[in-house]
Amino acid sequence: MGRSLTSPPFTAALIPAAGSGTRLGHGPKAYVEVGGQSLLARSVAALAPQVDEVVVALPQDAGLPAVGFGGKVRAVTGGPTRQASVLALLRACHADVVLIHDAARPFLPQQVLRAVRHAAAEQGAATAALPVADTLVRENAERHWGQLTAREGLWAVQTPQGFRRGVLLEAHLQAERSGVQATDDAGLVARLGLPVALVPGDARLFKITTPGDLELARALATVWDAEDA
Ligand SMILES: Nc1ccn([C@@H]2O[C@H](COP(=O)(O)OP(=O)(O)OP(=O)(O)O)[C@@H](O)[C@H]2O)c(=O)n1
Ligand SMILES: C[C@](O)(CO)[C@H](O)COP(=O)(O)O
Repeated sequence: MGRSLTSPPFTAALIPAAGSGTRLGHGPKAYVEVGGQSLLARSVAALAPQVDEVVVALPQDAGLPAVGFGGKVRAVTGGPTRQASVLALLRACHADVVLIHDAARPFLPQQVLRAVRHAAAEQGAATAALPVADTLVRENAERHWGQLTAREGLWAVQTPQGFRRGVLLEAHLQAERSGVQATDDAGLVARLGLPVALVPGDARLFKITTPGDLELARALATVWDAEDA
């Protein structure tokens, strides 16, 4: 049976997990374990119950590790950049709404996920983000203090990011045609002149990038898993 006009939009979670984890130095990050579970398994566990399907972009020749959720989760091969991996994911799915979430952000609070999903379905594009709390300065040629940057109105962008699939695919295809590389998907959509809603994220949604982040994640996992239980 097809979906009726009143059915909720078919929603897919797309997880770019094809990075090599160079800055962390433990091999592909998605497979690194925190509190006995891989980063990928934690992201899948947060997303899978809330969506119709989960598609994961993995490094070439890599197998999908045990992440649970049976036939709801499938894998595609990612590309040489995060942007290429997300485009591969978009081409492999036909959902109405897509939620893009980095495997490298394993602690995803459910209320952030719900808020991004809602804003994306209503407004076409939305991202989790946190207002910047630190003083910001641009370095000078000697990598010393250069120019102070006002932090008012600045947000640090996180994932999940939610979009109508057609909007995000168009943004990626235009970027590909123009040779544009962006650090995230919301930036590509904003480049088309479309509005992107900023949804309050969460400090626990930090991206595991460096060995220090991994240490923090291992400490947080104990508290997170106890609350989840
Ligand atoms: N070619 C790539 C590069 C990155 N990613 C994914 O994009 C997310 C954010 O990327 P990042 O934290 O930079 O991961 P890595 O590219 O693995 O890290 P590094 O730059 O240190 O190698 C991660 O979930 C990563 O797996 C991806 O799917 N494909
Ligand atoms: C998508 C992202 O996580 C939003 O902050 C970020 O831009 C990814 O950057 P990376 O250099 O690929 O880790």
